[in-house]
Amino acid sequence: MSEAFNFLFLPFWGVDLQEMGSKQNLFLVFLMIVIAATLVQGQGTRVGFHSRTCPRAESIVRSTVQSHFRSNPSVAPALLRLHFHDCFVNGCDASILIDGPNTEKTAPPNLGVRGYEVIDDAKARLEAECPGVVSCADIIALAARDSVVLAKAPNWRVPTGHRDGMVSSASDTITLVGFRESVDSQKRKFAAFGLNTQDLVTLVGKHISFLSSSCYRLYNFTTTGNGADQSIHPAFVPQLRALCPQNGEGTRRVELDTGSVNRFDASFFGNLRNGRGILESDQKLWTDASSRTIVQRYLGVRGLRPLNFNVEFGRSIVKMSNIGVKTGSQGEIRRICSAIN
Ligand code: HEM
Ligand SMILES: [Ca+2]
Repeated sequence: MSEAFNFLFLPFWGVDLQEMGSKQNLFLVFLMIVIAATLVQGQGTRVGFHSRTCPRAESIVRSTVQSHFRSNPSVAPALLRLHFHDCFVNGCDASILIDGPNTEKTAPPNLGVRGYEVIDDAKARLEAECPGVVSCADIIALAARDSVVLAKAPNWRVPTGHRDGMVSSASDTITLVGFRESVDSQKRKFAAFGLNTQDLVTLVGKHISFLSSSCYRLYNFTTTGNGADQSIHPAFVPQLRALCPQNGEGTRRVELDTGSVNRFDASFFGNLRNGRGILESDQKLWTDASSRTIVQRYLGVRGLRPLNFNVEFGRSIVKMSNIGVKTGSQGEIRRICSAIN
């Protein structure tokens, strides 16, 4: 072992491990591991990355999110979704924030994404406090956590130290998942980013949807029965149709609270079991055996190992927030979030 490391020590300190006792050898090997771990950590994201360079970074983001939330609580779900839509296109690098023709922001899957003004506001406050230190990608990740916490959910520790990307192209958004996609395709797209079926089911578990994006499931969806998507519970169909009349105004946005828009719990999974999932892609998670098992574990079905939604959500989102991280000399720290420096 010591011989293997000898070449590393010689150039630095002229130390020949052969000439030293085994205790010192062990100490040197330990020292090397510590140095290597520090170097590796410096290259990645970590909790508290800004604790020395901008100690108030996290509290500035938190108070910004809080002040927007007070005047408009719907920024909370918007910021969570913004984080997802950023991470799934070129990694969590704030590429979604760039303004301009044919940027990600302009692509159809991102048209309903909101909350940009909160990120811009936090960035302005951070630049005033410690210019050029906190990336827009870090702000998105922190704001997503803070907004979930405002919805009375558990906290998680956000790894920071992301750098901002320098590319934003509408055509790259094909890696996002559409709300009509099959479970296989949803799984494939998540797996491409190292996220498994449990991460998929868990992360959509805080899905809030507006009926306007699902009205198509209610009329002429099939030629059999009531014409509605068969995966919707038949007793639920008239309720939904009342909110979404055929040939009614297509732009109507009815926020559908089938349980807990403002609470953070597992009621979403009960909705899937009862055929009350609003998005087609969500309801499909009940038809696939492997995703259904995970839904059932959240519901505490007997005979299955239970899962705690609050614990797992934090775990999965930290995995998500490390997708395609840019660190070290990659990317940049943007001065304003909507434009590359
Ligand atoms: C299978 C992948 C996903 C699909 C197909 C999908 C689809 C959608 C759609 C279509 C909407 C808009 C609903 C509407 O306005 O009517 C939406 C909203 C939302 N999504 Fe997803 N989503 C997915 C994954 C995720 C993930 C992973 C998260 C969280 C990390 C998330 C969080 C949200 C939130 C919080 C909203 C509400 C946003 C707001 O109020 O502005 N989604 N999603
Ligand atoms: Ca991105």
